[in-house]
Amino acid sequence: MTEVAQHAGEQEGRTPPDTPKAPLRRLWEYARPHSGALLLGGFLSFLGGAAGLAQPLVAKLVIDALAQDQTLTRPLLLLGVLLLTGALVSALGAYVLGRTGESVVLTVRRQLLTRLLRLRVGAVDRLKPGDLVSRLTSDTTLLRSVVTNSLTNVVTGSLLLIGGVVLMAVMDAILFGVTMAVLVVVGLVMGVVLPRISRATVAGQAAVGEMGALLERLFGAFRTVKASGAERHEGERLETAAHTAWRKGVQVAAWSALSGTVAGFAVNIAFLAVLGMGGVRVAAGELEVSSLIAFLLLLFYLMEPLAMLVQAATEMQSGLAAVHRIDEVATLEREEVDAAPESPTGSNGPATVAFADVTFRYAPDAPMVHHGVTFEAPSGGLTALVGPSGAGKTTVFSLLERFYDATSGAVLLDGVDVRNWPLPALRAAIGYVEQDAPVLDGTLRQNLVMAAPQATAEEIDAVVRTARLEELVARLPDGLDSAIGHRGTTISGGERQRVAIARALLRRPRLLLMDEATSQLDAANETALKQVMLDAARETSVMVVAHRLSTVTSADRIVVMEAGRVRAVGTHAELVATDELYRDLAASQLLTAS
Ligand SMILES: Nc1ncnc2c1ncn2[C@@H]1O[C@H](COP(=O)(O)OP(=O)(O)OP(=O)(O)O)[C@@H](O)[C@H]1O
Repeated sequence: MTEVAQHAGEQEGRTPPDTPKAPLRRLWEYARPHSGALLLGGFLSFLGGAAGLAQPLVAKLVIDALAQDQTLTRPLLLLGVLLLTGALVSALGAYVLGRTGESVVLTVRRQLLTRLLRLRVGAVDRLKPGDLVSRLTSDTTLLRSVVTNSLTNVVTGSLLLIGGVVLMAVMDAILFGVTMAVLVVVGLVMGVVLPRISRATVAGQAAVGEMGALLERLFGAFRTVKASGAERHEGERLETAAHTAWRKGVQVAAWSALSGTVAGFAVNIAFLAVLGMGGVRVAAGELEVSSLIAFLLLLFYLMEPLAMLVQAATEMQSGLAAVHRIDEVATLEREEVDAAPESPTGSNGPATVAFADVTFRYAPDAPMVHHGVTFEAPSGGLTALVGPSGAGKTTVFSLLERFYDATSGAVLLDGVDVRNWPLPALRAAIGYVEQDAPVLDGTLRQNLVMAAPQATAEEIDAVVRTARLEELVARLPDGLDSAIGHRGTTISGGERQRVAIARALLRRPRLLLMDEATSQLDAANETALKQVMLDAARETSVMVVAHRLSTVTSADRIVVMEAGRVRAVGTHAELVATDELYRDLAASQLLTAS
């Protein structure tokens, strides 16, 4: 190990996951950057509501003026101004809150998108993409209604309710006592209902996520599903998930309806009780008629904040369930990509690779895949990795790219432990062509420049020539700007491989990793690919997981792997003479290795 590697301190490239937080606290974290606007919107809504609450008091003035034969102009004018200002202020408040709600959702979506892109490969291995999509779309949409309505409605509803209740207490203690008893009953019912709504929403959203995951599974292998006649079976699984989502949705609807009805019913009871009790007290001369009317009006106006509060509290449960699901993604382990992109060695030439007694398992409870892998690949030339299926060849590449970290031992690039490389610098030094050479939806040009957005036309032409893609470009109707279909379905397997190589080369890698396709390529494609690889090996270091005899015979050195260990290293001629496994693999054209 080099000095740099030995003296390197803390591991780069890994961000410890956020600790999961209580959904309400997390919701507040999302809302906090917008707290000014939320406060303004909430204040305006509150003012609007307060104007409504003041109406019974002004109505009392009107009644008193009538009773005392005084002029009605002032109280009526006051009532009109109150109505108009209340409506205007409420509308403005609703707009400010709605806008802020959208902004909060945008913040959450942006944060989630950045986090998703930075997730560690190991964390994504355990996730279902369809479920992730539903968390980003359906769950964040749920969050919007919570922030736009519930959060502020809970606050304004509570404030108005408290304000109204205080006014009632001031007006008449006995009638206030009757109202409070009814409100306590509402509170108790809500205490029972809300957790049920929360549980049903979590289960319902999980079922929607499951549907997304199943759809992604289905359309990811649509031809296989058709060819296997598996439509019915897949359809049944989707149907089950859809039905679960429906069942949970119905449960939420039932509990919400119950809570709304109880709240309405309770206010009606309070209304009747106050009317009865108040009537008796007016008859006994203990209460003025105007006070009773004002009290009843107050109760009537309190229905709105109470209904608001009940609805907001039930909606809040859905939102908090969504926050919980969003938080599950937000707290997954991420890569740190903000580190300085400079290479720790400052070298620009072809890179060296070394594995020093590397052991590795994909998960703490999974079996060991590498049992002390040790080999070195000097700067430049072609190094082939061969061995039976499952020997751990592709894993060598995953460890070099730092998709995962070695369990023990060290993986070194240019003599520096990959854990001590800033991730952007490490990945900029390496070009990786996966076995299935993924091509993304879009044009050929978009597929090439995704790895190097600043690439010039000359650089693109150069890699097109190196990857022997000129013929394809000439054949496509719009050349480089032709769409090549979802997953590159409109081009051949060999062409996909060469597009992937061209993309990797455009990054000017100091090390090119290539996982050879295991499927048979026609002779022309195979020769073209081999030539591309040899051309690249003249400029940079190339490591290839080889499944073809023609590749290994051209390699400068071959690393033979078996069951997570390096069995032998040498040239084709040396290994044919000394290694039995290699001889067998070579005899079977290495194709049995796939
Ligand atoms: N993401 C993963 N999670 C868990 N186990 C994995 C993962 N990827 C590979 N494995 C396991 O690790 C072992 C080595 O896999 P690897 O892909 O490195 O083998 P390989 O030599 O490249 O095989 P092949 O020639 O078939 O591609 C296999 O047993 C495989 O099942």
